[in-house]
Amino acid sequence: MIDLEAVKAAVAAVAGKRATVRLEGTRAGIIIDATGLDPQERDALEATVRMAATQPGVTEVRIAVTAERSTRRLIAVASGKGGVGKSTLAANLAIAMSRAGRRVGLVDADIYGPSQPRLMNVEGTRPTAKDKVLDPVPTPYGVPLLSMGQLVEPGKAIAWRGPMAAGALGQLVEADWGATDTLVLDLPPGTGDVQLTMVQKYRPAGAVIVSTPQDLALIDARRAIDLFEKAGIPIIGLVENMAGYVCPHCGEASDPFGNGGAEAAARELGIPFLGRVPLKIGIRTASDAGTPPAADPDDRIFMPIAAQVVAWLGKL
Ligand SMILES: Nc1ncnc2c1ncn2[C@@H]1O[C@H](COP(=O)(O)OP(=O)(O)OP(=O)(O)O)[C@@H](O)[C@H]1O
Repeated sequence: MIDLEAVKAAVAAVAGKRATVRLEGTRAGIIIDATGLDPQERDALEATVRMAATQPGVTEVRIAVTAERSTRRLIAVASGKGGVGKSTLAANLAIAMSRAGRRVGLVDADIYGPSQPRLMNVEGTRPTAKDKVLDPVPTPYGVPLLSMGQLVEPGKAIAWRGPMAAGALGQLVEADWGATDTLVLDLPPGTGDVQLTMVQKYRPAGAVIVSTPQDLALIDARRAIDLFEKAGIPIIGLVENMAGYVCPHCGEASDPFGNGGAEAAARELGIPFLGRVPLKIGIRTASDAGTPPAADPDDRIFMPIAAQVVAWLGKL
């Protein structure tokens, strides 16, 4: 008598959710999803699955390997100016989308101040490369990362011009992302040539624009929207960051920069409003400590925003 559960457990231990197991008499039939694996990885996985499935009583192991065509989507996170929380949103959006079931990677293309290694708690790490193809760095949050900051000497300023920056970004985007189906791209702030080149060259599926409630930032957000529209990239929606201040002592929310400006602006511009992220000291301290709030199972701020982006992707 073959113990189907034992066969399933042994296969799951080496292949995770990539393999499904059926028994036909004493034969084990296994389907492996090899999406995103290169040929060597696929062969290695097939061999280990075959060994794992060879349990007492199993007379034959039949393996079928399938792979979806890779349709990796790039989501650009952009802002018209610096300091509005674009990197914070990109990190948390990536984590929240991963928690919502996408296989997400994070590309930090912010040449002026790459901050993702710190936010994702992998500061000081450098990616390895195989045949000049970079291997993304794993992070504690299940979202592998590649950052412009990992390509230069620590502490050195990056003074790249457009073509160089776009070339370096190519290395990050065209890295060995394996089974990753979604790449969140943290773009440099602003709407200059560097951004336009990046957008035109790597054609994100859509863009999320981050803005603060101040009028000035919204003017900048309009410029960012314009950049994507010029390049024919759809806008997924606008996120308002630092919206309302939550007092760390009494928990009371107030609106030092006014209320509802971003939502009204989104309506006026005919783009979806994805939600607001409050100005909260806890968000800054968590970011500085490399523990993004979206990784907290109780997160109610970033998950609803991520759910809308995941739903948007699902319709493509
Ligand atoms: N909602 C928030 N509440 C509190 N602090 C925040 C919030 N959003 C961002 N911050 C803090 O504001 C600072 C700037 O945020 P962040 O680096 O994400 O902005 P950015 O737009 O990516 O800036 P840059 O132009 O430097 O790339 C960081 O210290 C961050 O922790």
